[in-house]
Amino acid sequence: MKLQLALDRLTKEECTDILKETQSAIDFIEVGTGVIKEYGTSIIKEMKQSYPKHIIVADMKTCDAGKAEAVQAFEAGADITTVMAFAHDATIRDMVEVAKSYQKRVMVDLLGVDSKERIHELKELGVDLVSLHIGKDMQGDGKVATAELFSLLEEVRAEMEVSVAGGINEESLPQFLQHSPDILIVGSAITKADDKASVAQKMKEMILT
Ligand SMILES: O=C(CO)[C@H](O)[C@H](O)COP(=O)(O)O
Repeated sequence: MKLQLALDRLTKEECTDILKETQSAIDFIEVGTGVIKEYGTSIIKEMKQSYPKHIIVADMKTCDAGKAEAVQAFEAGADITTVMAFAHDATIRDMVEVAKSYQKRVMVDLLGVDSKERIHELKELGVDLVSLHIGKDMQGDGKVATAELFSLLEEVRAEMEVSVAGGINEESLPQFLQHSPDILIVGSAITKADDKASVAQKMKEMILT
């Protein structure tokens, strides 16, 4: 299982400082949507130059113009770019094709999806990496029905890699680990912690044991 650190709602300087502290504990670096909106795709390029051995995820959250946005992300050095599951099939198909041509990957963000039918459609479009996502504005009291969340993918689990995101912290982590996701995405629990390095390290150890 891999640990992906989501860099959201942060300045470039904060991203740089946080990565210096946490880089040894994390596998994937997610350049958050807001960070890309603030600084443009040049920040993806800077992250890849600084951390060439890490997988760089550009959280583009594309919903249209898939070909152009996938090219933008991969040309900037992203290893993975994201697209929303509700995007048109053509958008997703184009992004999967572009990713293949760059030998990179597309992660489909399942925010708001509750139909297994859409999951099967994504599989037919060539999608092999999805993200179960409890949105920032949906996190409420932090209590998540993880069994219900993961059940969306029970019929395709053998064919798709699964990541999960949304308010995961040290306390709620064991609940998510029961479902053995391939990638665990953590943002604020690390980026807002006083001792970011030790929280990242602790979470890394928890997912490896
Ligand atoms: O995609 C995201 C927000 O849209 C974040 O990556 C995801 O929510 C993880 O961050 P946090 O742990 O702070 O919720």
